[in-house]
Amino acid sequence: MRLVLLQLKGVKDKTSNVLNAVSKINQVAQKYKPRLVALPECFNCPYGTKYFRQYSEPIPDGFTSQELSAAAKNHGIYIVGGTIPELDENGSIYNTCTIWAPNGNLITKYRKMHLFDIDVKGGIRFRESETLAAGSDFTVIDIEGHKIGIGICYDMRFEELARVYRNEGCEMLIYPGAFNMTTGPLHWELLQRSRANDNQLYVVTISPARDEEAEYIAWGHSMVVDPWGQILKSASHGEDIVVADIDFELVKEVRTQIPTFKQRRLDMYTTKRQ
Ligand SMILES: O=C(O)CCC(=O)C(=O)O
Repeated sequence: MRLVLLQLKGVKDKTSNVLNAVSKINQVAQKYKPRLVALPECFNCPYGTKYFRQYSEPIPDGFTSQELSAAAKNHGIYIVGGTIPELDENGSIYNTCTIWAPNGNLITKYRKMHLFDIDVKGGIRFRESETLAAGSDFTVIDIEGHKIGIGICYDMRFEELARVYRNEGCEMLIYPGAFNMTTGPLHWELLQRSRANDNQLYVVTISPARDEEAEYIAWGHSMVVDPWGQILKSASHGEDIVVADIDFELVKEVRTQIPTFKQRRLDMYTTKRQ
């Protein structure tokens, strides 16, 4: 299965961001003939709590959804539509990933489950919970018999979510994500290789391109990690694309050769304090 990841640079204009994404989808769809194209976290909006409501829109009736649906249909491809601020009917806003089928239908959506609230001294303070609500549903899609679990950025830090997906039979996890200049160098690659190694599956991340002028400077380095925990492909930090051919046989290989999921001592791990 061929994937293309688009590491896009955003601006403070939703229409431009969406049209830029669609134009890049058109280019790579023709050039690389992928089965799936994936976009970054918050690709239609600057990443900042003060922007989320202004840029938010309903799914699937909003402009961004309509454009992604048309692009998926035009090229007969799956699109993992990064994330956008979703306005739901009660007025809450979620950080949401939409997933589009080759016929243009919305397969499903995933709302970020773990909100990014951190305060690293001398580094970064961010509180998504100032304006966003957290989702409470797992999202697994099936592409040609291969199950793929969806998470978003900070979700990557929670091994439990990845474990649930592995137990559901996933062979790949896709996380649109925008780490930053503090946590990117520390944890971006580490977390992906950890989740891939723990759960013996592919981990795919799609970051926005780094923009030194932005209020939130994304780390970049979108990547694909294989089930052995090795980096299969990786982007630089600027605008870039990653093209990766996925061999799902590798998942079976690793799981057979290092059968940790048959060896777990589930009888031993219960702790009194969670
Ligand atoms: O976990 C991190 O360090 C970054 C997370 C993040 O930027 C996000 O969840 O959007």
